[in-house]
Amino acid sequence: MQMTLQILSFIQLSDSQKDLIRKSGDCHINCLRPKEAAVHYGQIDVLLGYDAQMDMDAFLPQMPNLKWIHTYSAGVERLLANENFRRSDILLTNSRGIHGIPMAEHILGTMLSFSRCLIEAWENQKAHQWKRLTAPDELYGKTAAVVGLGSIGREVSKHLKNVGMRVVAVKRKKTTEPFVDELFDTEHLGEALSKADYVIVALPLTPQTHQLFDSRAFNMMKETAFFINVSRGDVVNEDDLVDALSSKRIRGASLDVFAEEPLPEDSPLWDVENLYITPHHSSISPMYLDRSLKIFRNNLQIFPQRIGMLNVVDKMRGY
Ligand SMILES: NC(=O)C1=CN([C@@H]2O[C@H](COP(=O)(O)OP(=O)(O)OC[C@H]3O[C@@H](n4cnc5c(N)ncnc54)[C@H](O)[C@@H]3O)[C@@H](O)[C@H]2O)C=CC1
Ligand SMILES: O=C(O)C(=O)[C@H](O)COP(=O)(O)O
Repeated sequence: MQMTLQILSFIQLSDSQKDLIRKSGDCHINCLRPKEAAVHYGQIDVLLGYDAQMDMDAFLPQMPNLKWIHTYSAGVERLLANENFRRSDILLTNSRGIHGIPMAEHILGTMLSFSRCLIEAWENQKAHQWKRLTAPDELYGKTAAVVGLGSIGREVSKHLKNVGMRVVAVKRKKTTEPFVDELFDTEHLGEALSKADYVIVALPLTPQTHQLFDSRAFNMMKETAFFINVSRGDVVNEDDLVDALSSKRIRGASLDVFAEEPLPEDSPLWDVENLYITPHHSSISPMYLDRSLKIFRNNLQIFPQRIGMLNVVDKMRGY
């Protein structure tokens, strides 16, 4: 006999969101913060979202019935850093696939602000200065290298093709990609970087991608290149990036993610010339939660059979 699944969400869901979930499977949903939820841990079958501050070694033994975690994020490296969780048979699904639209718009907006000198113009406005800049340029005809061609990388490529850019991409396996002009495997990352006016990183953080962007990578880029990281801070060696910008080895960079978040008030990154910072906001959108819950609801319908579920993370591979 099938049992009613006990679902715990660490964030508040609206009544209509809860109703939709209940229509997708026989379940009971509790929305509680970790502290208030502790008394229920023993009964929980499914965790919807998780708290990055949670000590998994202390938490897992309190949830002996836990069978499935669905994360609202795509990046799951913090969960997978816990060896006991990685080796457990708890199913992990993520929200890969929901971030493409806001993040492609964020990246395109960043590139246009830089290329069209909008940042400088708005700084001049604050000083009531009417300066007609001569530097505004076009993205049209320029080359972008997209490193990591998953759901974000593909949507970014589509947006960049739409403004007339040439797109080269770095990917582990060769596939046919409608919005990519030239595909490089990871062995040829340097070749792709050397062609690019804009480098966009959309990789998961894994042992293979940890600090992939170091001085060696920055040295392969054009002196006029602009570097954008929206993936995870640890994909970049931040000291090497500061050196590359300070020595004018590359022209500019934009970071949405950092090795330490929130970025400490005294971090030297705040003041680096030509470095543009956003506080991990590239994926924020009013559509975020509903898009993630749609994946969850789809999976809840088929969870009893566990066949064909979307976004199942390969816990050993890391994404
Ligand atoms: N700034 C933000 O708010 C957000 C950041 N992210 C980050 O972006 C990452 C990517 O997200 P999605 O595109 O949704 O994930 P995804 O899983 O759809 O795409 C990741 C792609 O990277 C490829 N990949 C993995 N290792 C690689 C390597 N060594 N070399 C080249 N390609 C490699 C995979 O094959 C896959 O195609 C997430 O893992 C997360 O860390 C995701 C969403 C929001
Ligand atoms: O999906 C991800 O990966 C992200 O980085 C999110 O957009 C933000 O997720 P949290 O890091 O706030 O869980």
